[in-house]
Amino acid sequence: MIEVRELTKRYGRTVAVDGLTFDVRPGRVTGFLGPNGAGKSTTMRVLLGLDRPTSGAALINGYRYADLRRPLVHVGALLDAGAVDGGRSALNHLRWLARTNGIGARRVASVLEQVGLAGVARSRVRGFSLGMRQRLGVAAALLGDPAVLLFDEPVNGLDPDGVRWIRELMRSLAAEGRTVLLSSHLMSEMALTADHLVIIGRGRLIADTTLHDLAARFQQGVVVRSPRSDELATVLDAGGATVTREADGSLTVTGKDASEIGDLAARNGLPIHEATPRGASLEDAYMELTSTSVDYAAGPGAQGVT
Ligand SMILES: Nc1ncnc2c1ncn2[C@@H]1O[C@H](COP(=O)(O)OP(=O)(O)OP(=O)(O)O)[C@@H](O)[C@H]1O
Repeated sequence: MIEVRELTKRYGRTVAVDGLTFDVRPGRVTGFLGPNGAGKSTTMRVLLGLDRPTSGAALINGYRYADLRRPLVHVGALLDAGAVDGGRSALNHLRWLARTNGIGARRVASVLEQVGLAGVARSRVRGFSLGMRQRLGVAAALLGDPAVLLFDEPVNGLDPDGVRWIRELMRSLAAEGRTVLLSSHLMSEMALTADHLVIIGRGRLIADTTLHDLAARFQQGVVVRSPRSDELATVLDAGGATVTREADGSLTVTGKDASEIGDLAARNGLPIHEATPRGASLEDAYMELTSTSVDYAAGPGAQGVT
């Protein structure tokens, strides 16, 4: 469990995090989403004791990081995969981490196996690809078998295999009942991995929601087709939905979702040939929510800006 309470972090005159409050619960992947500069990394750094809050608190299992006696046993993190001393082997790096956290050597072999680096354990990290470094970072995060895991933009720069591996790993860690916080500035990434979203902009909370509720909030009706659309419209209307008849014979229905429409139709013996929720994509929803929080919006001619 992660608790962020009224957290504020200032760097001189820059307010990186501004009165932020949210919880991250176990058993699901929580996406931590926001435009560049929103304050995600700062929040994670405070959670990990790498930065001190100006005010407020960021707690892991009820404790500030600095008060955890063997931190790796409580929380694992992947922040910057490049931060390992390149002259060391993967094995030595993990052994050193284990020793300083009171973790047995057997666990080192087990995490190397888990991340697929057992075969290169004795090679120097200097020669590792970005993907291998990410795997080593994940191994370090998993070393203490912690209940809480933080991943800051873990798929950046990975090839498709690596991306899929990270996604599946995060989902399986959550399925084991762990608390998993994953930061990204890409909604497309979250849509594939997260169950719950904490969205921030300019250091403030914008939304704390399930992916499902966010999609529902931006839904713009259900397109329904039936060979008996007039009767269906009457039934839906009587059931409290708002029905618009379209020129192509379809109905646009708001106020009921696709399954409620299907149930109502079935109860009245009316066939349905199509019921398609029509909504803004999650990406559109995210853009709309954060539109006032983006520091440098891409102009019409800008390309490749994320
Ligand atoms: N050490 C620092 N000194 C000064 N300003 C900082 C420092 N760290 C972060 N900031 C500023 O705080 C704000 C939040 O930055 P942060 O890196 O937390 O955002 P982010 O959401 O992680 O963005 P990104 O996706 O770009 O990493 C930015 O304006 C950034 O320039």
